[in-house]
Amino acid sequence: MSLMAVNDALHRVLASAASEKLPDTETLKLEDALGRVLARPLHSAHDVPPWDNSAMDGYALHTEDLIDAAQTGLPVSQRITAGMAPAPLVRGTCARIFTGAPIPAGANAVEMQENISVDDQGLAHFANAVRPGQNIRPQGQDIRAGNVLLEPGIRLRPQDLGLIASVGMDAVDVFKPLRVAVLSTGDELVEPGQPLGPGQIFNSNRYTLIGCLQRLGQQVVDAGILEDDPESTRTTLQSLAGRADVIITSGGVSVGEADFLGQTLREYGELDMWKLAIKPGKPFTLARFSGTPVLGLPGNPAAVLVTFLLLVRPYLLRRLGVRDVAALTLDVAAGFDWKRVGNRDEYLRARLDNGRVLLAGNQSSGVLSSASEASGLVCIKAGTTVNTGDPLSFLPFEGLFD
Ligand SMILES: Nc1nc2c(c(=O)[nH]1)N[C@H]1C(S)=C(S)[C@@H](COP(=O)(O)OP(=O)(O)OC[C@H]3O[C@@H](n4cnc5c(N)ncnc54)[C@H](O)[C@@H]3O)O[C@H]1N2
Ligand code: MOO
Repeated sequence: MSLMAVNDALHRVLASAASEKLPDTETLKLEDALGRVLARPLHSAHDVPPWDNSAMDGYALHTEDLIDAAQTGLPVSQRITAGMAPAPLVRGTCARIFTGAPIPAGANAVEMQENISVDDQGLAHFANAVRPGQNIRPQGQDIRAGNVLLEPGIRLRPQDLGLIASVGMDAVDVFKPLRVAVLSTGDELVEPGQPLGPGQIFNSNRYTLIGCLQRLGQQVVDAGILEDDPESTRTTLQSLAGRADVIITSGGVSVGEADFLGQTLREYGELDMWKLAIKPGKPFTLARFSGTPVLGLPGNPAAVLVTFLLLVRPYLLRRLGVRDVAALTLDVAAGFDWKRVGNRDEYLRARLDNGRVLLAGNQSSGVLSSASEASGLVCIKAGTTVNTGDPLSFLPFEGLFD
């Protein structure tokens, strides 16, 4: 069986996600909406700023009045602070004004106070010529009433919340998080904190996966450990299918006799794809059980991390209607040689060092310490080798976890 290229797999995963119904929406107060996906377009009911205002602490004037008063100075007729409603400017005078305060009717410029001296008679002398419009932030400079403020399908960042608040809205409609079941398979697994018996290992994948899901703001349905047994595999998947929007499993998707997860999906579910040209992560499986999508990740801890970040993350984001699901990729120069030609795209745990990418420790798919040492992944394409200085794509973890 030939292996599916990673890019083709990603397209398939995204198409599968897009074919699902979007989650229900909920209305959240702005302070609770960080990271959530906007469900509807937002329009502004107001101009921002709502009126012309001063960009500087200084003096508001009509520039024509300065032509005559260049030598004599202008009397200061009022003082306008932010939050006030000013009187119209008396022509032939200027107004003391502060940053953010409304420009009085009749004024057409503000000069900053550093360029002005006020004499004993209270007359303001302007050191420089002032041009019309100077230091005025016009009404609607930021946002025009009626315009689209934000499109749906974006994840709200702090500056987006600020933007929404700036037009006076205190709540937004967002999609509810997905209920994501996390199931670890394998008779050898024991939860941390328990004693380790012969042949047993601690369940680390559960924590990697729950952490990834928490970073994405999804609701975890923790399904614990599933024993290597075909009957339990069927009944567990059946029960999870009824209470999760998607099931993520680790282990049991390779070709071994005890790999019951994959066997069950192939026999009793609908298999969409299996076996990719990716290392680690080859037996990644996309299927459906009792109508619920299942993303079956290979059990090796590094394969879990890599396939989650490259395939599950975009899948979940697309299920939530996020339009831009691509991870941040940096073009960097290799700080290492790689002579082994592989038949799968290899995602190595790596870190940046002075603008070059270096490999982080042991790259076996069973090794997690190198993932902790790493700050991202670097891709070596199937069929290629790398010499120091060659251009490579580096994917920082920060871009992959969010
Ligand atoms: N004959 C073949 N054998 C294997 C192939 C193959 O093509 N032919 N592929 C290998 C590749 S590549 C991978 S990746 C693994 C994936 O196998 P499974 O998905 O079936 O995973 P398991 O066998 O259940 O576990 C693999 C490995 O990971 C450990 N593991 C499992 N779950 C956890 C967990 N929750 N926490 C920590 N560690 C876990 C498990 O003990 C195994 O060591 O198959 C290769 N074999
Ligand atoms: O590719 Mo497996 O994915 O060697 O760990």
